[in-house]
Amino acid sequence: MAVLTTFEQAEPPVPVVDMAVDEEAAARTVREACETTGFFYVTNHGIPEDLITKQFAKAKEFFDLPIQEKQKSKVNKYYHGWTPMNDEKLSVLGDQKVADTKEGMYIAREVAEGSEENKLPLHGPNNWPAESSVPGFRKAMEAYHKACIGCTMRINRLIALALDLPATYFDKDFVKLMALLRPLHYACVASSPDEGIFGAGAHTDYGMLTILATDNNPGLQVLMDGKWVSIPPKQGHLIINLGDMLHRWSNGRFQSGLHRVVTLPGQERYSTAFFAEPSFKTVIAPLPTCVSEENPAKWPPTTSGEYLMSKYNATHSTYKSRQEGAVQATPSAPSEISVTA
Ligand SMILES: O=C(O)CCC(=O)C(=O)O
Ligand SMILES: [Fe+2]
Repeated sequence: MAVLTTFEQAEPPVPVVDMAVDEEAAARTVREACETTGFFYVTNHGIPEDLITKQFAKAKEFFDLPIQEKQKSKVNKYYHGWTPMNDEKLSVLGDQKVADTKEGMYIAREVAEGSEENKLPLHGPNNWPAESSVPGFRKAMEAYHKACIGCTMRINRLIALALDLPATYFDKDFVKLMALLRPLHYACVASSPDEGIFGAGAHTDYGMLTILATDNNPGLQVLMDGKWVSIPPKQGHLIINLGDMLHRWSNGRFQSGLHRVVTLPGQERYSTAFFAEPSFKTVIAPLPTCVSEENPAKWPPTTSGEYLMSKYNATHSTYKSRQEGAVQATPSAPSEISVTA
C-alpha cells in the first residue's frame, strides 16, 4: 500500500465532456471516462453560474453560524440536515486515524410529512435553518438542487448511450429520484496522509452519479494506477463521478473511482456535492447490455434504497445511532470495495 501515498500533479487527468456537442460524440467521451476512472468534467452543463455562486455564499453563511445554531438543523430521522465536523470516517483503506475534517448539510428533494413517499425511509422534510438565521438559504439551495436534477437527467442520457441503451433508458428510474445536495465545509486543518488525517478519507460514492462544484481550492484526488492524482477546479466546469450503484448496475463495466480530499495548510475549503440515486424501489440488477451468458451477473439484485441505507450505515456514525431500533438496512454484497479499488 506504500504506493498509495505517492502524489502526482498533472494536467487535468480526466476528460472534459462538452454537453453542447452532439450527444453521440459526448457519449463516446463519457464511455471512455466511465470505463477507466469514472471521473470527468462537464462544460456547457446548463446550470447557470449565478446559482452555483449563490449556493456557495449561503452555504458559507450557514457554516459560519455558531454551533448551537447549526445544531438546530442537525440531521433528522430522514437523515436530512447538518452533520458536524468529524462525523464520518470515509476511508476504506484503513489509513484514516482522525474522522473527516469537514461538516456538511444534507438537503433532499422536499417530501411532505404524511405523503405517500413519506412512508419510505429517507423520504421526508428537510431540516432547514431558520430563515432569520440565514435569509435566502432555502431559496438558493432549492434553485440549485432543481438545476442539478435537470443536469442529472441530461448526463443520464449520455450514460445510457455510452452503455448502448436508448438515451431515455434511465428516465423511468428517476421519476422519484433520491437527490441529495450536500454543501461541505472543510476546516482549516491541513490533511496529513502519513498521520491519517484527511478532509475526506478515501471512498467511492454510493449512488448513480455525483455532480461536484468546488471553490478555487484544490484538494480532490483520485486514485489512478496506484497514484493519487489531483482533479483541480476548472473554471466553468463541474466534476462528475460515478457511484457504486452504477458500477453494480453496469455489472462492473463502469467504474466508481476511489477518491479523497487532502486539504492544504492554512486553507479552508468549500465544495457542494449533489448525489443522484434512482428512485428508492428501483431494482439494481445488471442492465440489459451489461450481462450475458459469457458475462453473468456479478452481484445479486438489490434496490436503490436498500443499497443506499447499507452504505450510510457503514460510514456515518450519526446515521447508525439514529437508526438503531428504527430502519433496518439490508446489507448488500460485501465485495463492492475490493472490486472498485
Ligand atoms: O469535496 C470534494 O471535493 C469531494 C467530496 C466528496 O468526495 C464527497 O462528498 O463524496
Ligand atoms: Fe465522494
